[in-house]
Amino acid sequence: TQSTRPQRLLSAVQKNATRGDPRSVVQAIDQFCRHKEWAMNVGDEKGCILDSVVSEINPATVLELGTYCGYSTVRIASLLPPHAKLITLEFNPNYASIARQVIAWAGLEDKVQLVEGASGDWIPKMKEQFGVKTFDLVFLDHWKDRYLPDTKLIEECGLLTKGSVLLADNVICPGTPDYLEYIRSSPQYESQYFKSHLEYTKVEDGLEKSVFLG
Ligand SMILES: CCNc1ncnc2c1ncn2[C@@H]1O[C@H](/C=C/CNC(=O)c2cc(-c3ccc(F)cc3)cc(O)c2O)[C@@H](O)[C@H]1O
Ligand SMILES: [Mg+2]
Repeated sequence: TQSTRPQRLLSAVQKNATRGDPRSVVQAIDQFCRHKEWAMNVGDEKGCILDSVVSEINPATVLELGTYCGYSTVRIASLLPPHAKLITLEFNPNYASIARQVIAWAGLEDKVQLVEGASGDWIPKMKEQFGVKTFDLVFLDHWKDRYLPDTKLIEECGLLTKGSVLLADNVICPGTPDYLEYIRSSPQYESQYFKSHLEYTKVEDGLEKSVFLG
């Protein structure tokens, strides 16, 4: 049977990256996506912005919405302090399976909890199921029309505290107009746009960083 693109991406990691070396996993995926087959990872250019935001926050708890193949999961988890936890939600079982293997190849299983399921179902269960009080960082990279409803759900579930950061991918391309309008006009957030490019292309895209003011 024909392999899928995520399966070919995983094969590229297993072929070209060193087990236990997250940077080599990130590099193998970027090489594959730049020279073989494009895939919707946050990529190397926006990935550097992601890295700088993570390093600045030094988060103890991170929520990622939309694991896909685990590229940004590996980038974030590789920068976390000991005992920090990253919970990543992925509702496509095929993508979840690939992501688990990518995360394992990077040797980051201990820092990552991949939860197979929909954000709308799992966000309300974060406290009871995972003992999470609040998230220091939320990385939004799932369906673009779900950024706003899920942000409101995260607020309603009391999962943000003063200083919590929302970092959203693709606010220009494909675009998340309702989310941008809401977050930039809300007095509860201080937002900043990091201009960049759509992964592996020259098309404009960027990340929106929003600090919850409590
Ligand atoms: C139902 C909402 N809840 C969800 N809960 C858990 N996982 C979810 C959810 N939604 C989607 N997912 C998963 O997140 C991933 C979806 C990501 C959607 N991303 C994009 O569409 C995207 C698309 C592009 C893009 C840009 C330009 C193009 F020409 C073509 C594509 C670039 C990106 O960086 C993107 O992130 C998948 O793995 C999907 O199974
Ligand atoms: Mg994206």
